[in-house]
Amino acid sequence: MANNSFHVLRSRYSSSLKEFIASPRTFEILDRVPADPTSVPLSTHNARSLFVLDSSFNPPSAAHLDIASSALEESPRSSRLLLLLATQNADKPAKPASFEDRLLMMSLFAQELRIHLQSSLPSLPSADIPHIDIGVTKKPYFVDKAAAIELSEEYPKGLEQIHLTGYDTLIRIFNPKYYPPAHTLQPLEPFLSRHRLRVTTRPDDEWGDRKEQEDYLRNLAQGGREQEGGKREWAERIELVQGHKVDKTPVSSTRARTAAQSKDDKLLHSLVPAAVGSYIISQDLYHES
Ligand SMILES: Nc1ncnc2c1ncn2[C@@H]1O[C@H](COP(=O)(O)OP(=O)(O)OP(=O)(O)O)[C@@H](O)[C@H]1O
Ligand SMILES: NC(=O)c1ccc[n+]([C@@H]2O[C@H](COP(=O)(O)O)[C@@H](O)[C@H]2O)c1
Repeated sequence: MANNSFHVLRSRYSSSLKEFIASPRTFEILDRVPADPTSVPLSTHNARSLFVLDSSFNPPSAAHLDIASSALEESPRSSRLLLLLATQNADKPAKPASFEDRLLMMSLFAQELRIHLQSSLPSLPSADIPHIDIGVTKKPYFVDKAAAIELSEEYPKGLEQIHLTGYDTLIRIFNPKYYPPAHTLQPLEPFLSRHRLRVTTRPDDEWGDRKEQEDYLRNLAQGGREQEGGKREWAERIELVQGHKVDKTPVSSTRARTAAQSKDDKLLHSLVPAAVGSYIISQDLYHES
């Protein structure tokens, strides 16, 4: 995409973002990839599930691509993907890049993900490559994100959402500190009775080894969280899948920002999809992160 097209898209995202932020809406779809208005809407599509990848996309990383592609590859004909930019984080203050740049990188990410799916699923006709929606939410917690998506009526009523998260996020979803005033896990009930989590293990020393991550889920299944209001049957709605490392080092948006800041283009390109890397370099993002 040329600089001029970036400029046009950025301005479009900027005005729709402003409108969203000023509105009482808590979820909105700002773009679709492909953006073909004649393409089949989901209500007439045979999608059985909506994968949701919620992130700060700061920037979208190779891990995000891995998480999304591995999910879509399992049932490409019956799923759709929503890339959801969280404008408010449960813990972190907003950092560079701007939300407009992040939306632009999400759109590049979506295009690259579709190209990736075309080559990983060569027998899939191009018309069946999953469509990708680019949305925004003001809600920091998963229970509220899922409810906002349902309430928006953008998708058929009752469509099951499968939220794609990393293991570190699973731990935080199950931390009662986020659920005042009672500080129990009970608020998770509407979310986990209707929707699912597909959790990618983080092959990172910080999060323990694979066994430790599996034990966490086993503990929930065996009733280890009942005293806090955590139901054992929720474990059946959580799938753990294994994540990858790049050159034996963990992938994160933080590492990508640091690589961009230190102008280590080779490292940056190993941590983010190619089009995202080129955008970061061409726009000189993360200089001050
Ligand atoms: N390498 C990874 N392995 C597994 N899950 C990941 C990985 N990177 C990100 N995720 C998951 O993707 C989701 C969105 O990621 P997020 O935007 O927090 O990325 P991040 O790399 O952790 O960001 P940052 O480094 O800025 O904190 C989260 O649920 C997170 O757990
Ligand atoms: N209890 C929860 O639902 C909960 C807890 C922590 C983070 N989150 C969200 O998870 C997403 C990823 O968070 P980080 O970017 O901090 O890794 C963000 O949207 C954040 O707001 C949700």
